[in-house]
Amino acid sequence: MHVLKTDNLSKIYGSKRGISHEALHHFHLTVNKGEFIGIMGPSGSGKTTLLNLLSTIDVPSSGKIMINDQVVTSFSQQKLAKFRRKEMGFIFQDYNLLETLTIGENVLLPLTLNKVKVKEMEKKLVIVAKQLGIDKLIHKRIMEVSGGQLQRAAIARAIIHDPSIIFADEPTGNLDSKASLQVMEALSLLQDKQKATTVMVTHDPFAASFCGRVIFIKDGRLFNEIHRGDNRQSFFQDILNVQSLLGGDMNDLQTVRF
Ligand SMILES: Nc1ncnc2c1ncn2[C@@H]1O[C@H](COP(=O)(O)OP(=O)(O)OP(=O)(O)O)[C@@H](O)[C@H]1O
Repeated sequence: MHVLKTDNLSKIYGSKRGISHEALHHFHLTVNKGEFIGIMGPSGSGKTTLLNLLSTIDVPSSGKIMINDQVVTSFSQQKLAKFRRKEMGFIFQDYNLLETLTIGENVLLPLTLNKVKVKEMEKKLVIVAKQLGIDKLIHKRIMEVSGGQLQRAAIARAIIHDPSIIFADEPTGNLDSKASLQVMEALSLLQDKQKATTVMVTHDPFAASFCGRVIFIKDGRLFNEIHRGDNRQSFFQDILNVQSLLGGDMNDLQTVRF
């Protein structure tokens, strides 16, 4: 059963000088329930554009997106805002946690916004904090904990309202290798144990090797798609192989873009 499906998705950015740029070209993607899918590709290939469209932050130039069989691309702004709050969880590179709140209050935000009863919120917080290994940190402030702990708090916030789909944008981008490992193990566990559905954009082959499937984009089109077998190490190697086929340095941000 699929959670998300796109049909002929295209995005053309206009420019001030009247030159338009097609960042995404008739893109088709289906994400099944319980899938953990990675999106990779060189800088400027259209990854962020795709993620912004799928998460309804931006609107396509043509084509449609269905989430839970609902055509979200035809929703009003108001309906979309509500849909996002209930059905989506977000994880960002820079965590996006509020400094004025404690870790626990940050994690609870989606439930606060959805007006869930206090008793129920407290119960949920205990469960997800334990699950992400941040149960000792819920009364701490943002400044008092490490990057890896902040990202695990952000994951807790992304899942506390049981969303249909989680979008992660470079979740390991600011983390050292030990913290990256913890964050990726936490995300894989969600998928294994709770059948969470996650779409993750990443430059990091190590992070991508935790996915069940990785799609590679080049110039706004699907370049390749690979599936993981039982062995994460060999999937990591497969990812590196496709990256070398793609050519150039995947992290070579400036030279590709300009
Ligand atoms: N708001 C915008 N207006 C005009 N062009 C844009 C805009 N956003 C992105 N682009 C262009 O669209 C293309 C795809 O950009 P996008 O940010 O989706 O790539 P990306 O794969 O996420 O890159 P990176 O890995 O560097 O984040 C690039 O050529 C970019 O310059």
